[in-house]
Amino acid sequence: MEEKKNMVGGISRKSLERLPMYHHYLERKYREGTETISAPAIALDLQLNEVQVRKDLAMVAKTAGKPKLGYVVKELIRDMEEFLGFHNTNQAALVGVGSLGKALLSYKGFEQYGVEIVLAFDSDGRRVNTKTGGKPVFPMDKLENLCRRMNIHIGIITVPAGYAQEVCDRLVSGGVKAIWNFAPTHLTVPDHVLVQNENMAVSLAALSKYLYEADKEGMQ
Ligand SMILES: NC(=O)c1ccc[n+]([C@@H]2O[C@H](COP(=O)([O-])OP(=O)(O)OC[C@H]3O[C@@H](n4cnc5c(N)ncnc54)[C@H](O)[C@@H]3O)[C@@H](O)[C@H]2O)c1
Repeated sequence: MEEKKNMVGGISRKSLERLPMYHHYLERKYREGTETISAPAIALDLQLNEVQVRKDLAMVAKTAGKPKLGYVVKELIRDMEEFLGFHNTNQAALVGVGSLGKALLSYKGFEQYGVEIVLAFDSDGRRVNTKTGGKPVFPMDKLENLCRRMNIHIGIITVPAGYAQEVCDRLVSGGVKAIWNFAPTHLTVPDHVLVQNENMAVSLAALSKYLYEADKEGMQ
């Protein structure tokens, strides 16, 4: 179980989480006219460990980097997109069309990462049968049926924490295989389902701690 939590598709979550960062960086370098790039240069720019960067890139790249020159940036971007499945668009359903849900539905940038939110659900009658970000919002009694019929593989949970598990169970019944959970609560799922938690409180705690320590140092 612990292993499942730390591994995704055979690679560690930590490595996987670094890949979109490399991708973003490489795209910028390519736009700036960089044609080849070495692992040490990437490590230096992104303030990462060079050995780690080499390992990450070796896992993704189809051709090894050349001595001194490194990788061809365009090829590395392509290999990374293929590895991450950015070209196989997965359709997603979002549940909970409140402040956060509306923002996610209106955001146009997920498609470049292979995720397209195509519909949403909410238990509030005032929100259903409307559109947000051009996506239709359906009542909850349609969830399992519509998710199955539309072959939805990703469920996005943006309901209050107290309702997240029941929503999760219904998404799983509807055939969803991956859950992107924004509710600050632990979700229990069957082994074949992956949960990715987006806990903003954790990120904010890190910022607060950093500022607190910086303040203390400033006072010394
Ligand atoms: N707003 C943020 O910036 C933010 C940030 C981080 C995490 N979150 C988390 O995301 C979740 C949503 O936050 P929010 O601020 O958008 O809340 P919100 O109250 O604005 O929206 C929640 C939505 O969920 C719907 N809902 C409630 N129970 C439901 C159920 N059982 N089935 C279907 N729909 C249901 C409500 O009708 C509402 O539209 C919360 O768990 C919150 O902790 C929010």
